[in-house]
Amino acid sequence: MAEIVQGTVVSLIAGYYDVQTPAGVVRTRARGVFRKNREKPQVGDSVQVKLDEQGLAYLVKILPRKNRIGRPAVANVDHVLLVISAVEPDFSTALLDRFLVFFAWQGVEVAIYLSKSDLLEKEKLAEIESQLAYYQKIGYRVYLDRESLAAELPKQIGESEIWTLAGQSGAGKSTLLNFIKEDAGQATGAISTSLNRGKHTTRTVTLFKLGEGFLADTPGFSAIDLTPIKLNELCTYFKEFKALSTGCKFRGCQHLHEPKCAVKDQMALGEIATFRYDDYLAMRTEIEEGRMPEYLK
Ligand SMILES: Nc1nc2c(ncn2[C@@H]2O[C@H](COP(=O)(O)OP(=O)(O)OP(=O)(O)O)[C@@H](O)[C@H]2O)c(=O)[nH]1
Ligand SMILES: [Zn+2]
Repeated sequence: MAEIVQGTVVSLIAGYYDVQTPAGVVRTRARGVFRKNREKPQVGDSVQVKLDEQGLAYLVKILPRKNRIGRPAVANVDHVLLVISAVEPDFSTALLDRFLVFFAWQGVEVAIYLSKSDLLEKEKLAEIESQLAYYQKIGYRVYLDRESLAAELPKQIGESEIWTLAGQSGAGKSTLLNFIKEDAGQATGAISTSLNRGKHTTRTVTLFKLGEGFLADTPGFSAIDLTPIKLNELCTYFKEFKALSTGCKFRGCQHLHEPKCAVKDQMALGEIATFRYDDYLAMRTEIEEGRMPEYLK
């Protein structure tokens, strides 16, 4: 009797798809039907696997995808662990806000990790930490050191959830991944250690088990483009603006020059950070002009 089980594609190896099922990882072949439909299973896909009498396993169905992000792409990403560095490259809320808006637009939750805090003197670090406290206040989980992150992360990754890293080039994504993997008692696989770090080489991606779900073992992506975002929806991707917008006089208030705007009122009272509002205006300009700022290219 053939049996059908459901699972998550955790890696692609030379035409085989490794699928994590409740009974363990099963190495499968994709059915020819995918080639015909030009469908290609991807890491992160939720799939059905058929096990036949000979013990052979076939990937027979891809369930609908929630999203597809990163390079190489991971499907069905639930959560991004955003690595933002204190220095090299310098911390900036403008940069942080770009990532937060981009992922909010993609419908993906974000947790923030501050890297390279060891390279900064106390006063400067305190300034960054006070800015990050604001992000914590508006609802983001923030980690200031990798030890607490490594201890907490497995508890945060829910049943079958897929997490991936993101952050600017050089922010410390690979360094963090290696630390987490060691901490989780997982050997760094041959694929990861032999990675060619050249800029335009394709990297493979594997999901490894962490907590109740998975973490992608490849540093996600660094460059983001906000220009496809609809201008009048931009403000809904700023968590605290969105929460306040029901208090604005006008529905669809863009929090610019409209009268009785709750966002501007709260900013005047110091409840909304002016740097967030400035970043919002800068992103509006970027979207209106349809191009990324020069310094980010
Ligand atoms: N002192 C210190 N150095 C760090 C830390 N995290 C990363 N680095 C260093 O920063 C440099 C860049 O780190 P990577 O982990 O390669 O950065 P990445 O985000 O993976 O970069 P890309 O692969 O270009 O996207 C390396 O030289 C690391 O050793 C940290 O927390 N403290
Ligand atoms: Zn408003």
